[in-house]
Amino acid sequence: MSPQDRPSRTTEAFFGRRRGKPVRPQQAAALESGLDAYRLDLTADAPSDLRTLFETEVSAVRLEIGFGGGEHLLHRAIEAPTTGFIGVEPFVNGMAKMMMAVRARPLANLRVHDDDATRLLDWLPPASLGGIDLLYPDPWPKKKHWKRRFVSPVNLERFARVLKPGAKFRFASDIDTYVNWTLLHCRAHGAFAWQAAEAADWHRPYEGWPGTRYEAKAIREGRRPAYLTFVRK
Ligand SMILES: C[S@@+](CC[C@H](N)C(=O)[O-])C[C@H]1O[C@@H](n2cnc3c(N)ncnc32)[C@H](O)[C@@H]1O
Repeated sequence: MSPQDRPSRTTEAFFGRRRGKPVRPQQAAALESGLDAYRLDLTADAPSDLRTLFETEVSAVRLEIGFGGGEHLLHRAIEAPTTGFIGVEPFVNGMAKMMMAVRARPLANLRVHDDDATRLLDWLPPASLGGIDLLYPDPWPKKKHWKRRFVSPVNLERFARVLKPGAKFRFASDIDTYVNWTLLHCRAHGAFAWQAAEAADWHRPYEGWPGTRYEAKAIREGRRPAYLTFVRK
């Protein structure tokens, strides 16, 4: 897709909260220095090879959208030091938590974006990512709000543009209507093949899965997570 064909920013809005509790002074300091070190500059053109964004040599680049407090992102970045990770989280308190963690344990294979993920997706070069994780996106359970969900035809087109052929899009949710919604939208889009050999695959966590904060809450409240994996054709 050429830049002029990309979905227009004027047609969409960010619906989530940006702030919760006040950020404590120590977190504010970590946020400021962390964003200086890890934040991507979207005012400059994206490099044609995303691997050059990282301080260390990486063989592939993966994206996590809406990382919350960063527990999963941190786990994956530590587990795979030769993979570059871009994490996106517009919620200030979540980003502050992540920046506290990387202050204690710096990561040369991490970069972040603290705004709407659609901006980052439109900045990335085509076929540049080795994977996208969308883990427990805001569920918008009421039918009148379904159109606010991150999975949509326009965002799947963004995913299809930036994923390399064979790369995975992983989607986890505890909200049945969102799981069905995602299956239907991916099927309708046509660029994604759902990878589930048998019904049980749907409820089997991903390899090395550390869980997420939101997932723990969902399980405590009696909801059953689903883990979908789609492959970019
Ligand atoms: C329900 S929380 C889940 C957080 C985390 N993935 C977890 O499982 O604990 C959804 C997160 O997505 C973020 N989010 C919502 N809309 C977003 C957008 N357009 N771009 C990036 N992140 C977004 C929210 O700020 C929130 O932190």
